[in-house]
Amino acid sequence: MIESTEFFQNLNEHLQENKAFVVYRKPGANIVKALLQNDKLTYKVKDHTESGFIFAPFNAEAESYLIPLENSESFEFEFRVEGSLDDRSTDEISSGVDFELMEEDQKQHENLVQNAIEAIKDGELKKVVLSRSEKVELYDPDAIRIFKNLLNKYAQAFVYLWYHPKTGYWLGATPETLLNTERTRFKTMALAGTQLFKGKIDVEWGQKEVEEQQLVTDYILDSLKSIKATEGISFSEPYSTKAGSLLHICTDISGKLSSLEHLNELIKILHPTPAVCGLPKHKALEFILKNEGYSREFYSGYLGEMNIKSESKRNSNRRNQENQQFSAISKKTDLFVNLRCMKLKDGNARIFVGGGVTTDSNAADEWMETVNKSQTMKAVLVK
Ligand SMILES: C=C(O[C@@H]1C=C(C(=O)O)C=C[C@H]1O)C(=O)O
Repeated sequence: MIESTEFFQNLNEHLQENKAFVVYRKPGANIVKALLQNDKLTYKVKDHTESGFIFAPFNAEAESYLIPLENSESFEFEFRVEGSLDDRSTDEISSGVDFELMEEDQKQHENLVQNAIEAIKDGELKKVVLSRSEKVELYDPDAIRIFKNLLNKYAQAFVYLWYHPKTGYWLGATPETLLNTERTRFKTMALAGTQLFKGKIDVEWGQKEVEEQQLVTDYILDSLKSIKATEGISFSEPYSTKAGSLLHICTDISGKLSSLEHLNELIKILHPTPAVCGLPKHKALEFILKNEGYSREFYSGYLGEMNIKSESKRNSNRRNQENQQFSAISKKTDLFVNLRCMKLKDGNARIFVGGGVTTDSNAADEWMETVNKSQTMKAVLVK
């Protein structure tokens, strides 16, 4: 374990060499981890048997990047949170906004949503998640400073700073787990439905939000049960969960894989879920690619540790054996959906935001939902 100041100095030197790296902290953890790639090669993921940190785009057909464990140096350090950033200061960001451009964006997004509502009413689709991106000029484009703001502000999110010469800088604070596995046990979640947090977590949800989240749960459960690779699937009651200044509905889902060899199959089933794409999956994807009018790139893709070996001490409880300790090597995977994220480029941040559209959606409300979601990133761009 090293000191955080020492680590950030190392990272600055690494940056000068234009080599890939990732720094991240898992939800609720106080240890920050990092992988700094040793060489300048580009590593891609073939079948999810690789070990390292994966950065995968929304488009499941496109390339996923990897920082391999064996070609990088690992660091861990404790980051002492310096008190929460003040939400009021996001006004400083809004003061630089061109309101005519905003109006254009609003019209465009509301039209997109309206077209989707009509397609849903025509029976083509059940749900589609529609997104947009928003450019914000940075008063200070220092990615490390922004990352420290993320660490300070979002203790319960998966926060990260990723850099690769092929993808550029990405940062985010996502509330959504795609998949976590330890040995053959796995966990995932169905997360959907959004409202502003107004001081209490235990809130009432409207019918639109309850139904749209249930669609995600049902889809994940049905797909997991439909493959031979899984068994013993169970799930929680839906509950409200806080993500920055927002609330969502979440259902925890868990089960067992018949063997770790099925990790690839499981990821392919889960990504993209109807939380970021829609239902039926292929129709929704077609609608998104045809109508969104921009490329999501890595937004609503996934990222995280893949096949990381960890050693755990376990007690053998067999009666006729001595109660001895033995070490067991297991492999862990911790993947998150890349939401509440942005890309830094040429002194600007491009923030990506979206929301689920169903037959009960209202275009103006969907616009406001994306405005509210954009605050998660805007809040860390302040001085
Ligand atoms: C698509 C996003 O979020 C997803 C969509 C949600 C919704 O439609 O209510 C809620 C949480 C996420 O699953 C986003 O943050 O951009």
